[in-house]
Amino acid sequence: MKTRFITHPHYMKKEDFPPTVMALGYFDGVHVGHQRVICSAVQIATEKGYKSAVMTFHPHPSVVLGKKEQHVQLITPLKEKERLIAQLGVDYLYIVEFTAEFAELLPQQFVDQYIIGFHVKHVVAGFDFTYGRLGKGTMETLPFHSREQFTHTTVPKLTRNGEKISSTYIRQLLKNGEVCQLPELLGRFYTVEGTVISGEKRGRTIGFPTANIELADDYLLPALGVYAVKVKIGGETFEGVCNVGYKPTFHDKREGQPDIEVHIFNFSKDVYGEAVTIEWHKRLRSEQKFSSIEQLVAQIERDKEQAKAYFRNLSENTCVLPQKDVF
Ligand SMILES: Cc1cc2nc3c(=O)[nH]c(=O)nc-3n(C[C@H](O)[C@H](O)[C@H](O)COP(=O)(O)O)c2cc1C
Ligand SMILES: Nc1ncnc2c1ncn2[C@@H]1O[C@H](COP(=O)(O)OP(=O)(O)OP(=O)(O)O)[C@@H](O)[C@H]1O
Repeated sequence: MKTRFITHPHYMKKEDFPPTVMALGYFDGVHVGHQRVICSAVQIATEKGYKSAVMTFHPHPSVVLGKKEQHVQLITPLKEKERLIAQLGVDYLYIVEFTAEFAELLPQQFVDQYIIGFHVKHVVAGFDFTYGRLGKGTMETLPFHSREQFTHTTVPKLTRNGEKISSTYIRQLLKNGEVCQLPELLGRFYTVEGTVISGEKRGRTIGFPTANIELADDYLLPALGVYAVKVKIGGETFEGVCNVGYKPTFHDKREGQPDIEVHIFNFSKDVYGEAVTIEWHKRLRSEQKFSSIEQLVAQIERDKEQAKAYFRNLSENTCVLPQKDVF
C-alpha cells in the first residue's frame, strides 16, 4: 500500500492520481464496520479494474473543531491504522490533514477537490458518512454533488445487540475495561505497543517481577485494573497478568499517567528497552489498596491462577466477564 499525506489546500491535478474506488471515513479502530466498508471498496475496485483507496483524516476532527476534548486518545493511532488498512489489501491510503480551514469546505467543494479532484470513480462509505461544513453532505446528497463523475455504494449499518458498531462504542467499552467484548467488534483482540522501561524495581523483591511498559503512541488505555494479557516480545508470545494503575498500596497520590506493568508467566529474561505488544484479553478486577505486601502478593497469586484458567479455556472460546460487583 502506498501512503500519501495531503495538506489542505492541495494543488494536485486529477491526473496525478490513478482512477480509484475509494472508501471514506476516519476509521479509528478499523473495526468490523470499517472493515466492511474498506473491503467493499477493494472488491468493487477489483470488479471494475481500478485501484482501491482509503481516504482518512488526521488529526481527529474533534481535536480541531474543539467539540469535546482537545486531545483524543485513539484506539488505533495513525501508524497502526495504516498497518491494519494495508492488511485489507488497499492500494492507496490518502491521509488528509484535517484543519479548521478544511472543515469549512462546503459539501460541493469537498467533493470537487477531494473526490472528483482525486480521480475517484466510485465512492464507498457507511450509511451515516457525512462531508463538508457542519457535516451537511450525506450519502443522500452525494449523487447530486458527484456531477456524474463517480458512482457510489452505501454500506448499511452493522450492529451488535442492536447497537451500531462504532469507534465511540468501542472507546466506551475500553473506558469500562470491557476488553473481553472487543474481539467481536474489532475482529481481533485490542492491542497496544510500547517499550519496556525500568520501574521502581520492587516487583522482583516481592516475587512478582514485572515489565513496566511505556506506550509508543497515544493509545486509549483500558480502565484501571488488572487484566489477563498476552505479550509479544521479540517474535514470541507469552501469557501474563497486567496492572494498569497507580499502585495505591505504595502511593497515596495518583500522579500523571497510570503505570502499565506486566508479570509474564515463566519468563526471566532481561527485556529492558525491547518493543512489546500487549494484547488485552480479560479484566480480572479493580486495583486495590492492600494493608500489607503479603495481601497484595496473595491477590496477585490469585490473579495469576485466574488468568491461567482463562487461557486454558481460550481455545474453547470462553470469555466470561466478571460479575458486575467486581468492578
Ligand atoms: C497482576 C498485578 C496486580 C496488581 N495489583 C495491584 C493492586 O491491586 N494494588 C496495588 O497497589 N498494586 C498492584 N500491583 C502493582 C504492584 O504493587 C507492583 O507490581 C509492585 O509494586 C512492583 O512495582 P515495580 O515493578 O514498579 O517495582 C499489581 C501488579 C500486578 C502485576
Ligand atoms: N457499523 C457500521 N456499519 C456500516 N458502516 C459503518 C459503521 N461504522 C462506521 N461505518 C462507516 O465507516 C466509515 C468510517 O466511519 P467513522 O470513522 O465515522 O466511524 P464510526 O465507527 O462511525 O465512528 P464514530 O463513533 O466516531 O462515529 C464511514 O463511512 C462510516 O459511515
